[in-house]
Amino acid sequence: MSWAVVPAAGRGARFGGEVPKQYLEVAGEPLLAHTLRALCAHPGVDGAVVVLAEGDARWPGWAEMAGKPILACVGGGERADSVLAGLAALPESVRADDFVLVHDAARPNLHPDDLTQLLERGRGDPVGAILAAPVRDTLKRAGDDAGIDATEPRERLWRAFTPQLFRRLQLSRALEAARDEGVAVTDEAMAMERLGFRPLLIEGREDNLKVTTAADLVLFEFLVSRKNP
Ligand SMILES: Nc1ccn([C@@H]2O[C@H](COP(=O)(O)OP(=O)(O)OP(=O)(O)O)[C@@H](O)[C@H]2O)c(=O)n1
Ligand SMILES: C[C@](O)(CO)[C@H](O)COP(=O)(O)O
Repeated sequence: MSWAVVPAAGRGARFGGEVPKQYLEVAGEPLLAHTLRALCAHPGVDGAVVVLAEGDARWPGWAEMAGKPILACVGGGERADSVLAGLAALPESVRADDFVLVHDAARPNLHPDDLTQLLERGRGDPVGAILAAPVRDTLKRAGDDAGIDATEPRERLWRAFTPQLFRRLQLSRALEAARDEGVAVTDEAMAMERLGFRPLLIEGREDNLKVTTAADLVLFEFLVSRKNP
């Protein structure tokens, strides 16, 4: 079993609007509820630490979700700062070498089969693993104008998703090293890669979307409607 750290301290600048996207409602519940339930309903998850923005007045204060304990702490200015805060807020029962999941609050459509694969195969890896999907589109590098500067080779390029699964202390140290060296990491794997580790890529479903813009929310609403016709 593993605990999860759920970074939910973002402001949703790309989405826009007053309400941070993790609190926008779909099917009568905030995105964050969908995300936490997708994690906590899985038998391989012990509970979750939700990382909130300073002064978050919208946090409903859930103490449990799907029968699993929910803790909360305050995050930081960048996603990596929030993940570090969440790792520090895990219960003392989570040992230094225990595997921990990190999963974006903004990814509400995590499928249980993907989580099963990540936990089963990731725990068998000496370093850890992430859910991801191979790039299937042609990639263009944009110039300063709207023109195309180049087509980038896409062989062996993957899009990283979350959850990402790493050992608690090793991940904390990797994130601290990146922070101390002034390197902005956009996911946990990047912090591990910087130290020479090669986390395992596990192909996950393309519908494990990150709600970043309004169009993503419409897609998630459709996906939920298909689950609950
Ligand atoms: N300082 C931050 C920034 C982001 N996140 C979380 O990290 C996840 C992925 O980040 P992103 O999709 O970029 O969310 P926002 O930062 O809110 O979006 P934006 O960049 O458009 O402001 C989200 O669940 C977000 O809440 C966080 O916990 N702490
Ligand atoms: C962690 C992540 O979801 C993996 O793709 C992504 O890096 C988050 O990026 P964001 O700009 O913080 O949403």
